[in-house]
Parts: sequence; structure tokens; C-alpha cells
Amino acid sequence: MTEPILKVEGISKAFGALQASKGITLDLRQGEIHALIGPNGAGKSTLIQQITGGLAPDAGRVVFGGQDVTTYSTAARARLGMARTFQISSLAMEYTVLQNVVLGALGARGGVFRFFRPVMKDKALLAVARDALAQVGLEEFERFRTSELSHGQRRQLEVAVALTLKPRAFLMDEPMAGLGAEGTQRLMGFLDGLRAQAPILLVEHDMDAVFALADRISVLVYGEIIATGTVEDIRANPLVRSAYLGEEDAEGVA
Ligand SMILES: Nc1ncnc2c1ncn2[C@@H]1O[C@H](COP(=O)(O)OP(=O)(O)OP(=O)(O)O)[C@@H](O)[C@H]1O
Repeated sequence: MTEPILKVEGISKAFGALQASKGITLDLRQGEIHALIGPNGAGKSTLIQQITGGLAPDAGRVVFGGQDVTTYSTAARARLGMARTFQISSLAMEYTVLQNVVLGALGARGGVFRFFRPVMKDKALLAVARDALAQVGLEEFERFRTSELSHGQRRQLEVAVALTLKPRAFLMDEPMAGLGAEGTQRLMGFLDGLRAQAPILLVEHDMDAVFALADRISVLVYGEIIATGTVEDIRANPLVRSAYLGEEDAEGVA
């Protein structure tokens, strides 16, 4: 088996007396969607922030592409191909779809704004941006204002921006949040195909989506991973059923 692209090794983090991460170990392997689930306050966001560099762990390390990145900034991790998506605020709503991707591609090159040469005339940048839009199926929308897109399309646009970074892994924070049933279905189809390009660590509350998409699931409860396994393993795990799904809900998951 090839080496996992991402390895989280014994990560711990306390906020005062509250232990938000307790010796968390997990990995992300090529080609997979690894879902991270857990009740509200379990520590999912805290863990993702430590992986992406927003928070420094008290102990443990994060290894990405074989490199210890524990002390690296978020930007340095992004340059290595760690793509965090679905922070919708990173899109400029008044810009067109194409402009948003071009700006993303410019950032990926480590470029600064070149006022003396309009970036929208840079053929190489435009080609990279159009290629990314085609990959997410938004090529017909390049002239639309981003504010005109549906929520689901904006998430696809976020992925297009991330694709210009040549991501080696995606970290996705609740991509289904706020989408209707149809939008969720469409995005699920999209994510299903995306895992072949780069594996996805997926934090998601929509259990139907998780059970339909995930190759593996890790269950986080009170800062601790209580189980990691396939959908079948997790459905059958008695610890998960009582601790996370709750006695009364457990029947519905079987
Ligand atoms: N900066 C902080 N300072 C103090 N406590 C924090 C901080 N960030 C998170 N916490 C606490 O750490 C625990 C884990 O929170 P976290 O947001 O990581 O959980 P979560 O699983 O992402 O929850 P949700 O599903 O509701 O988003 C919670 O008890 C939260 O109140």
C-alpha cells in the first residue's frame, strides 16, 4: 500500500481544563473519502484546524506527503497541496466565476497582484482557471457573478479554486450544510468522482451522505477517536451505537 498522504499522530489539544483533542491518530489514504463524524462539540473543528495549521497542537504531529508539517503555517501547508475547502467566505461574490478561479490560480503561483498587467489577460492563468472550471462542470458559468450561483455550485467553485493549487488532499468542512436534497445529491455525485483526483477528509453531519460516500469513517467523541473503519464496521460497532448514535437512534442506522 502506498504511504498515506496525511498522517495525524497522537494530536492533543487542551483549552484550559477542556481536553478538546486526546491523542488523536488517523490517516488519509490515496483514493479515499475518510469521513470524520461526531456529536456537536466532539472536537472535529479543533482537529481540522490543527491539521491545516490554524491551531498548534500541545502534543503530537501532522505529517503531510512524508513531511512533518506540525509547525508549518496554513499557507505553507496549502503550498504543499493541502486544500481546505468550503469556507465560502473565501469567494468574492461580486466577481465572476472565472475571476474567482483566476485569483485562486494567481495565489497558487505565489503571485502578487500585478497591477501593470491585467490578470484577466494572462493566457496561462486563464487556461489553468478554465481547466479547473471544466473539471468541476462549471465551464458554462464562467461569466456569471458568483452571487448568482446556487449554494451547491459555489461549493463546486470552491473546489475549482482549490484545484488550481494542484491539491494532494482535500479537507472539507460540512460541504452539505445548507444544501437542499437535490443540491446534496448533486454534490455527492461530484465528491464521489473527486476522490480519484485527491483523497478527501470529510467532516459532515449528514449521515446519509457519509454512509453513501465514505470509504472509511472515524468517530470522534469527547476529543477521542472511538472507532475507525468501513461503513459496515461503524454501523455494527456497539461503542459507536451507544456513545455517538444514541440508543434510540441506533436502530435507524442499522
Ligand atoms: N478557542 C477555543 N477556546 C476554548 N474552547 C474551545 C475553543 N474552540 C473549541 N473549544 C471547545 O472545544 C470543544 C470542541 O469544539 P469543536 O468546535 O472542535 O467541536 P466540533 O466537533 O467541531 O463541534 P460542531 O460539530 O458543533 O462544529 C468544545 O467543547 C468547544 O466549546
